[in-house]
Amino acid sequence: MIEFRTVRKQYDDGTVAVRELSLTVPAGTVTVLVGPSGCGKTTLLRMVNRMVEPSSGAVLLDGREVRDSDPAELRRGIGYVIQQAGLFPHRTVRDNVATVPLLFGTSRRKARRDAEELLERVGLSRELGKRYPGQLSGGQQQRVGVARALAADPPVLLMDEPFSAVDPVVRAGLQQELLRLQEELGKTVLFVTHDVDEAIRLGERVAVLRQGGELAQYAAPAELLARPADDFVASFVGKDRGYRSLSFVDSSGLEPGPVDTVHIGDTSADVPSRAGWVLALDDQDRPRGWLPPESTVRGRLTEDQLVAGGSLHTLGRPLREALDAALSSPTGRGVVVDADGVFQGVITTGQVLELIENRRSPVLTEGAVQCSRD
Ligand SMILES: Nc1ncnc2c1ncn2[C@@H]1O[C@H](COP(=O)(O)OP(=O)(O)OP(=O)(O)O)[C@@H](O)[C@H]1O
Repeated sequence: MIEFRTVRKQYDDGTVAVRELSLTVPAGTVTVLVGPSGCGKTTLLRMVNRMVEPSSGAVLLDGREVRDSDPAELRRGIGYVIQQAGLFPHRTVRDNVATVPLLFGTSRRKARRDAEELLERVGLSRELGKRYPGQLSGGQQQRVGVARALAADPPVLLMDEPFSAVDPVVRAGLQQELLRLQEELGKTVLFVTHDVDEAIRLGERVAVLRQGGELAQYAAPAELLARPADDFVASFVGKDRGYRSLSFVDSSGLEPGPVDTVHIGDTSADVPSRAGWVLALDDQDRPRGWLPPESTVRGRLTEDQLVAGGSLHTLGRPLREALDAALSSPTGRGVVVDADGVFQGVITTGQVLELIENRRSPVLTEGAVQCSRD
């Protein structure tokens, strides 16, 4: 557990970066610090590993004041990941990952072997270990940065805008990877971002900071969306928070209905005679696309005769995904699959909206009220 007790940081030039701020970061969770540029996020984060000393107040790690620890010793238990990974350009990827273990006397052989295992853990192949950082993509470098921070198996991980230098698609992959890793490792993660979507996606709890280093609100993401503490938080979390709050409500109760289907490889004789959209499945009943109304199959049905489908909704996943599946489908009907990707049925936007109405979850209700006021 990390505790900030009325910490303040005033830099030598008089800038107050953090103002009497108290916050408790529970052990084994991902906690996110979010806020506009210059609101003191990095300053706060660096107080944990003593890269910044508070002007007053105290920072405690597992009940012990960090100022009583030797900085080098303290940092052995704290992984640190920064934007653009901060890798050593003239060391191989494998040696970058092995930096800290080597520093603390692990044999070269073991450190390299462990490094290769870690590379796999963060979704990279062992082979990449022989390259230099400049020979990797931005997203791969970020993964190496995470692997390096994990190399000493620290219980605490500080991450400062680690994914902000990569494009949105790579970024989403890295976020997903972090959540998967965290499920496996259960570290205490303190994560800094200025992107509220990232904060909401990753944080079990989110601390919103405002200019001048004040804590505006500290809450679980769903709570933040439903009950922003004030106008600053409301505008910072965004106008579409009612819609975003659908990310926190699962789709149980949504009953997929039937639709006509064909299989790849079928002939026109197999296509249902009614004129309408027909869903094409592969030999394992996984959706491949839609056959438009009144189209005739040329020879055997192949994928190039299909219209691409929208996003898929996996049973039990959030309502936001269900709504997106319905909205993005060329047929107006969202395709529902099970965890193995096997087709279960289709849903309409109307069905999803009806479920939202019926649920009347406090999050959704308040989110909706707030949105209409906006
Ligand atoms: N070494 C320093 N000396 C003086 N002022 C500093 C120093 N480091 C940071 N600051 C100032 O402290 C304030 C908070 O900076 P900090 O980097 O903690 O903010 P941040 O929220 O992480 O910003 P960003 O999102 O832009 O990285 C800013 O006004 C910044 O200019």
